[in-house]
Amino acid sequence: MNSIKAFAPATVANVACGFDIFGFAIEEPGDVVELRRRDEPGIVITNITGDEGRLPRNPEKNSVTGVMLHLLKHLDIKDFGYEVILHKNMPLGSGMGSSAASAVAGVVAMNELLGNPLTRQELLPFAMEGERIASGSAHADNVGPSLLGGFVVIRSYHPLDIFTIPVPDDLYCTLVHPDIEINTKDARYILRNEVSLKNTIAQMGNVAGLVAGLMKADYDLISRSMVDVIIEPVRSILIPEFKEVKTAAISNGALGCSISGSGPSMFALSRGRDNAIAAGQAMQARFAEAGIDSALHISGINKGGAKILEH
Ligand SMILES: Nc1ncnc2c1ncn2[C@@H]1O[C@H](COP(=O)(O)OP(=O)(O)O)[C@@H](O)[C@H]1O
Ligand SMILES: N[C@@H](CCOP(=O)(O)O)C(=O)O
Repeated sequence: MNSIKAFAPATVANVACGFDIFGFAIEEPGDVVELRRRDEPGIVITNITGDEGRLPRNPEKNSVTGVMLHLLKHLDIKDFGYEVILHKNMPLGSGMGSSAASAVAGVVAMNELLGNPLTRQELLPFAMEGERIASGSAHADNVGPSLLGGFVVIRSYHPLDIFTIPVPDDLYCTLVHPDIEINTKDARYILRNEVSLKNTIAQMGNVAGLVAGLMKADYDLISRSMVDVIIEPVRSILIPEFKEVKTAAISNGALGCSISGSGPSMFALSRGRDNAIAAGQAMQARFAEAGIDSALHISGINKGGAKILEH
């Protein structure tokens, strides 16, 4: 086998109350990586489509190849060289796990080309290094679900303890990306380091409620638990019309609505596809009233995560 094509989906991280510990993947969009062996040693990025020339071509600085370098070093593989083409199918600084999708597609493609020496779970720390390259923080709430699929919970980072929980089949995600850019690095920098006991108690209740609501398919509990008293109040000031868009989603049938990842995308969860579409159209209309273009994605929860497209 000398060439591989892999796909890794966009993700919604945090899911309201679960900063750095909750995330799920959606079906589309996702990044696609083509990886080929070549005779000369080293990794080269030969082409990137869809980035308008903005992403680093230096393999150490791009999340798609940075993770491959970590994996090759770990496996002590020096015999071959590799060329990489990245099809960037989502905007940068989107809150849709853009850097993570590239990292996951990269690490999954390289592992497949090498005959799958590592399991998906074992690839996770390598994919997390892609997030360190992109934002300076190796969080797992985008790469985890993009790699594994499903609704992911990160119980602990040290040691890494990550698992997926079942979600109701009729749960749909609305993801609206307004035409604005926010870098995760900046959106992390503005967060406070101290959290009050009152807010910690409220957040813990919602985290427990959301996990239980998803596992029991209790839509009212899911709805009551999609509340973030710690991160959303700080970050929402970066998103124009945040309050109005959130209200539009909830008053048009969504169970809840919050920031996707570090923004500017906003997501909502709904019972049934029709409610997800109605919420999305209302969210877009509210952004449009403020003169902001947006893109809408409606999806169930992607249970499979990254996949190989071609050998
Ligand atoms: N393959 C990649 N895809 C997207 N962003 C990348 C990639 N490689 C490096 N980056 C850098 O990561 C940053 C975007 O990532 P991030 O701020 O986490 O946004 P997002 O929320 O869309 O993942 C940009 O500075 C970008 O240059
Ligand atoms: N938990 C992270 C998630 C960042 O997601 P992204 O899609 O904006 O990269 C954070 O909130 O900083």
